[in-house]
Amino acid sequence: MSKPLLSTDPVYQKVQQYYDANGAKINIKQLFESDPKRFDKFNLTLKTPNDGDILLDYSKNRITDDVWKLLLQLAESRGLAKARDEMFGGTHINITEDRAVLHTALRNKSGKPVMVDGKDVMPDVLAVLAHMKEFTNQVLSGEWKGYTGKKITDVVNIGIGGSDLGPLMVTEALKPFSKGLNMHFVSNIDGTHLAETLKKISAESTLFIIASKTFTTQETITNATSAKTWFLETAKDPSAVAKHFVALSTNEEKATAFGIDAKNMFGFWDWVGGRYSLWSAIGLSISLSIGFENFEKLQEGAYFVDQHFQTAPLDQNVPVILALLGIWYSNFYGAETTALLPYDQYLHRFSAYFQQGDMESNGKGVCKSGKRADYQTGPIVWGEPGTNGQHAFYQLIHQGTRVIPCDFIAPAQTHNPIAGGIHHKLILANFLAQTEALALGKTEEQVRSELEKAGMKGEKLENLVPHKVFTGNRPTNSIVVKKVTPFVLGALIATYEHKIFTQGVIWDVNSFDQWGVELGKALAKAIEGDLANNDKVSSHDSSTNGLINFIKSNW
Ligand SMILES: O=P(O)(O)OC[C@H]1O[C@H](O)[C@H](O)[C@@H](O)[C@@H]1O
Repeated sequence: MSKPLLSTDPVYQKVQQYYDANGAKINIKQLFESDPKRFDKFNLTLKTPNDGDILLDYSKNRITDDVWKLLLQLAESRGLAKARDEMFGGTHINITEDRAVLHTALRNKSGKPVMVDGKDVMPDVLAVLAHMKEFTNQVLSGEWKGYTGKKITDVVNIGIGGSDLGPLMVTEALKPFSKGLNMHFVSNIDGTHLAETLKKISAESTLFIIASKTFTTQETITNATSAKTWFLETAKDPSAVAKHFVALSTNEEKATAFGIDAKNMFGFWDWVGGRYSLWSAIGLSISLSIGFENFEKLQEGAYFVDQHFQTAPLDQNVPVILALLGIWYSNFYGAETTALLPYDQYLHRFSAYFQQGDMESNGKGVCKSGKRADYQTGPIVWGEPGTNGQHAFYQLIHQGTRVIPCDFIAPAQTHNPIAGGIHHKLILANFLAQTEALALGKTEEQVRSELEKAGMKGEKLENLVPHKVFTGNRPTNSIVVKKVTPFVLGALIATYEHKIFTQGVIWDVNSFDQWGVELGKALAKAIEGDLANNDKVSSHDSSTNGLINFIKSNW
């Protein structure tokens, strides 16, 4: 039975009425003034078994008890608990591709079966993990040798989208756990990406990982083919390829056709979405970078949050809380974007990773029912690590005309306490100051008195005052972890995955297909033909013709 449009849901309408009557009046500063214990009410701690607590402070939001009650009711009215159980239970919730969605099975540490279409998938999942472990240990110990007998020193992951962003983000985030291999990632079809990487490596000691769920992605196949050609220019002997190329894919046939030995393939399944695949064989580069044990810890962290998401009441459920806050701002306050701002240099690709995770999942204008959504769905996700962002785009977050809900993520401890820990103290001070400034702002009176104290007066003072006012009331969440470890990172990633899932359920979009990337791919194929010669083109619209013809007259 298809779900009614969100906008027709009586609870949604109640939230709308509440917003219309009160939304403009809700002020974070006043909420803190009227309730000195507000933090106690709107924070939640997850106690990990060995990696410290994870704190979510969501008190600096435009929410009251009434708003919160209504939003929780909305989650219930949209059938969140049932939808969640269907996902974990292997129902084909990806309806347009008729597939189950089971990245959670990849990190299922319960020892219990996970059934898809009547079959327990766990034996296959565990077999691939065992293969990854064996291979990782062989490479890291030096037992796996290149064609001239040298140890592997460099790994090049060739993949794009979900077959690149996750492994890249995680290997960067967990660099302190590196076992010593040099990791490289080639994704862009632009030959520069591969060419620049090839300059840094030697064929004799490099392992190429061809990561592609479908093994048909143009960028990856083109980069992999060029990498193989480059490799064979040195190695000469095609049998050497087996020592230097492995494939991660659901498409064994195509990987074999590419020339990868069956024993050098690591499989996964169509119920693993590309942007949710770092837990699968796609995580091989992660495992090689940080060791299989740490890869398992990453999975355990995600499993920890899977259990939390499945069992915690909605009002105590971190992914649900984050999701509902996002809905509040997107659908009622008209926020168009949301920023992910990690105050940790190692997490510098975190927002890029969740740009795909969120925007490819919930960037849909049509509901599962087939009806067009007459409300906002997935937000634009963006961000850079602190404090770099502060010196670039925070101006707009503080004083611009838009509401930009921000998630700040910070570790209490750093992996690099250099200079007596001063750097870390400063980054933490900046994180804390930003959320405080965004919430509380700076009033006209404060600005005026500051300027007066500095000796300014008259027209000059009056002209300057409005420019120095901070309206405040800008919502933020703060997630503070003890330290970014594999377990903690796994937990953070799963938290955002389930946040995205929850929002998809409320909006009733299929968070697990990505038809929106297809049209451009198909047109690129057609245009590839147009670029095969120097003839003038007139078969497209005049803009596309003009661009093609300009390129042709300049190449
Ligand atoms: O892993 P692959 O099959 O090569 O796919 C790589 C990427 O390409 C596609 O365009 C999809 O939009 C992504 O979801 C996917 O992650």
